[in-house]
Amino acid sequence: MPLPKAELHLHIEGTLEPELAFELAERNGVRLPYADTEALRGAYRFDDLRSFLDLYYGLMAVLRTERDFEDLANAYLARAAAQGVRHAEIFFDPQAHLSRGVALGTVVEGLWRALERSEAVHGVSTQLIMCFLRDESAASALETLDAAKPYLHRITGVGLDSAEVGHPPVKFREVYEAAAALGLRRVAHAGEEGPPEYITEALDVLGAERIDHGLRCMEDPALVARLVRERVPLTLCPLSNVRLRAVDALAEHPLPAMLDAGLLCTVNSDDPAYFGGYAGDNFDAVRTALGLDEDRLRELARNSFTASFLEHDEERRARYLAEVEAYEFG
Ligand SMILES: Nc1ncnc2[nH]cnc12
Ligand SMILES: [Zn+2]
Repeated sequence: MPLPKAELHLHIEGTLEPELAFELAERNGVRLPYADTEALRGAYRFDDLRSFLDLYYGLMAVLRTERDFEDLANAYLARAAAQGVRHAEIFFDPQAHLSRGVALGTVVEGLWRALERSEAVHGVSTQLIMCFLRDESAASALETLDAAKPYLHRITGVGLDSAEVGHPPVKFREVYEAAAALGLRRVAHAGEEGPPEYITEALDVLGAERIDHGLRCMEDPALVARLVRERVPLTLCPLSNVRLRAVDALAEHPLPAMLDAGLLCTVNSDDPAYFGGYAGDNFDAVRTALGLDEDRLRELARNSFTASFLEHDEERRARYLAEVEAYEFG
């Protein structure tokens, strides 16, 4: 039995495995510019975040109907459950679908068809976090938030993703203020490729409650001290960092130093279909490459539930935390 954990940094579109991509392409009459799944997998060699995003947005062409989004989410939830994920806070990128003529209702209701049965079918509780694409305009983000108003009962919070450098958090001040006024939780990608200042801005200007990645905080000791003091969770994605070359090799990942510094780190998969593994694979990889002991792994699992947005259900959080404490490593 794998270590119980929450997944807090997972782009549902990044769970589109080549086999499902080809199945959906066939179902929807979409022609993919790859001969087969092997050729598609062969294209998964990235120089940086931008080169990944180009492929990631391109492959979304196969996602067209509610059923496609339902199938996508079900496939993810089955894989996540098998790797010990008990709770998942799932990102989606509405603008990447709206721009292709796929309505927000199709995306949200399709995902919801899988999410509403997830506890019964997979034993995984879920939440949805709607992300704004930071390389699109602030006006587009505001329009997206407005379009989401009929679906807010399905959505826990907002996030900020896509190409980071040159798109500082401050660009989205107004939309985050509007999201907060609607009662939405707030997270933001910061310090993946962008500088430590973007992390500070995400906290101070956007009111971010968690920082997605946050890797580059380690360049600024005063920022590290603040993140420790304020217990700001960081949703790290080790295999993603290697594949997108934020770190040279897994053995050089700063996770151990971050834990030693007292940061509230969590381990997540980001875009598992592209980066070589799901949540449990990321745990296994850091255990092997970084020599994390059982106490550290248990700390990471505990942190994932501590950092989750389960305030409305503290009984559930306590139950998950008890599972972590009772877990016996094999
Ligand atoms: N790692 C990542 N960083 C920024 N935006 C993303 N969208 C999907 N994966 C992402
Ligand atoms: Zn991400």
